[in-house]
Amino acid sequence: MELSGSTLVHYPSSQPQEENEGLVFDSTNLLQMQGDMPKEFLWPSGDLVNTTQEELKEPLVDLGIMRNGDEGAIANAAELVRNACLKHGFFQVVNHGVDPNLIDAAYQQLDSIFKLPIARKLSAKRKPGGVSGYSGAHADRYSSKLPWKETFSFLYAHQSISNSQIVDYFVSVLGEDLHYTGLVYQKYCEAMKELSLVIMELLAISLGVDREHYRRFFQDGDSIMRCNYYPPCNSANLTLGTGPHTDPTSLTILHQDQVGGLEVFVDNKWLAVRPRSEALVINIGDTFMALSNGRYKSCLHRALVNTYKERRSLVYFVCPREDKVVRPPENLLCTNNEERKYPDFTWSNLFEFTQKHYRADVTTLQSFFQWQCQCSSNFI
Ligand SMILES: C=C1C[C@]23C[C@H]1CC[C@H]2[C@]1(C)CCC[C@@](C)(C(=O)O)[C@H]1[C@@H]3C(=O)O
Ligand SMILES: O=C(O)CCC(=O)C(=O)O
Ligand SMILES: [Fe+2]
Repeated sequence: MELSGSTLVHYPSSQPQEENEGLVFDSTNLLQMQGDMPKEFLWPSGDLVNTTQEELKEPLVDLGIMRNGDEGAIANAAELVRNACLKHGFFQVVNHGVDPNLIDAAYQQLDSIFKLPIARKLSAKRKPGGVSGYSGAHADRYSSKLPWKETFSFLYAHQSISNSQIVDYFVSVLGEDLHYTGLVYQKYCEAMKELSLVIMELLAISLGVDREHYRRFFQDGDSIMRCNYYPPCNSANLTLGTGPHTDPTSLTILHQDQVGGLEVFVDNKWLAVRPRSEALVINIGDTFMALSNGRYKSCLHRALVNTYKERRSLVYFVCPREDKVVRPPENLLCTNNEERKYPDFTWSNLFEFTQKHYRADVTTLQSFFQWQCQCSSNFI
């Protein structure tokens, strides 16, 4: 069943994209497109509004304190994180421990992926209902408000018995010549996982729950890694690289290049997140908002494109194991005698909702709960 407000267009998955009447977009023909932009890429003016040139005043949190055990400094960092997450759910971390050479290597491999011939990229095309693989403007999924971007996404199991899951994926879908690319992202995802568990500990401290609680919840998770490539666009003011949305996932660890374009909607204004090459942008997703019983905010954000320069971002979406039941820790509720804000759900069900039934946007979680009620009432 598909919900209104977001029409999914499924081209027959058995047919390669070029055999469908569907649109095929990649950075080469997106760039060659002169004159009027295809109507599929036009976004409503309400999504395009550019209220201010202001920047978000998110805290810069030095994560070195989590390694040197200075409990006073940890308490201070937890307070910075708490204030940001109560308001908009964004903060940046420095001294995060991820090798800058690994981040540079990840960008180099991102460029090599998107420079592949379109036929190679389409041979690794995302399959309907899944997240892994290549996507050109999501043109196989949606028929309007197409994002001006190409993406390449893949899963990363935190506790895989194999230490080559990412290498194996790259070689299987793109061939042996992408073996090194797989190695780089294998190392990148391992680093992201370790960092995510440190941040989970800081989030637990900031919420006053057992500091191991979220670490335990996510240690056997199945996260999503996504490479975003945003070509320059002649009509950049009429489209978006990524439309307004909250991340349905738990925690997002994003590195953006120096071009800029990530914006967060706070106090009725779109505020720019300043690119900092030495930092990683962290934001709360819908699932962690539920795990905090709604205290921490999963905030609306978007990515602009521009007329003069490509933009790239490396995005790691932290997710629990799919069958984990999402519910806030007991002591979060009983300390303030709080009512539950959201019903129990599994990440598997929310993930499937975003991949098969609904385009994640500004009301994903509410639409998901409505959908679950409708589904269950259909079976009564
Ligand atoms: C679970 C996910 C769905 C999306 C990738 C991850 C987390 C963010 C989601 C997304 C980026 C939100 C905006 C819409 C979307 C379709 C996109 O522009 O890519 C979303 C991703 C997706 O469904 O592929
Ligand atoms: O590329 C960016 O800066 C943001 C992308 C994003 O929000 C996403 O992929 O969920
Ligand atoms: Fe996002």
